[in-house]
Amino acid sequence: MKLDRSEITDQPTPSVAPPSKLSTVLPMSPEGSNPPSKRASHPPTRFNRDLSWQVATTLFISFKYAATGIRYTFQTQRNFRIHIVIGSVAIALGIFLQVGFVEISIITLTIGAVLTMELLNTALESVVDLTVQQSYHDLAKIAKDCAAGAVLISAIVAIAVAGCLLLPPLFTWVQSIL
Ligand SMILES: Nc1ncnc2c1ncn2[C@@H]1O[C@H](COP(=O)(O)OP(=O)(O)OP(=O)(O)O)[C@@H](O)[C@H]1O
Repeated sequence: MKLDRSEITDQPTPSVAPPSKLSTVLPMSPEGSNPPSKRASHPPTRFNRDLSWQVATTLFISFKYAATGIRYTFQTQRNFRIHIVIGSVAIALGIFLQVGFVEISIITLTIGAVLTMELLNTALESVVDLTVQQSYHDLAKIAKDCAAGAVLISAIVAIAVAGCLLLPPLFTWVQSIL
């Protein structure tokens, strides 16, 4: 399920950056917003933020936008919620089994990597959809498939690491209560 952007933020849905802003960075063709040449040189780095519709002015506002992105991913991505549940269970199991701080840290790192990949996957999906909308494109497929593959690999690694660190003490504990 995809949420409309206006449902998760109090900001109005932006349309496009004002032409005057874009024109300071990209050379415009007289007819519209397309650069006159595909080989137009890239804008100087110091102008790059001018392309943004809005820039966070304070650290607190940056955190607020980051939280909005995490909330959006949580609300729209079932896999993200599954990863959080499984990750929480793994950390709780590690604490219960008293596997040690290093082991808990490693498990937490791998779970963090999976959640980070899921956030990046969601960001990339949004950019692809923004670019090609509902039309098919081979490059859109490659981008989405590769991002999904990155999530899958990180999840497999996290499961393998958690298995290596948690299963031996879990077997020991089960044997101790039998
Ligand atoms: N515009 C497109 N052009 C070509 N293929 C697309 C396009 N949009 C989606 N696809 C294909 O459909 C698949 C599913 O697309 P979707 O946007 O649901 O990504 P997803 O990674 O499966 O999503 P989620 O992470 O929400 O499960 C993509 O992996 C890709 O192969």
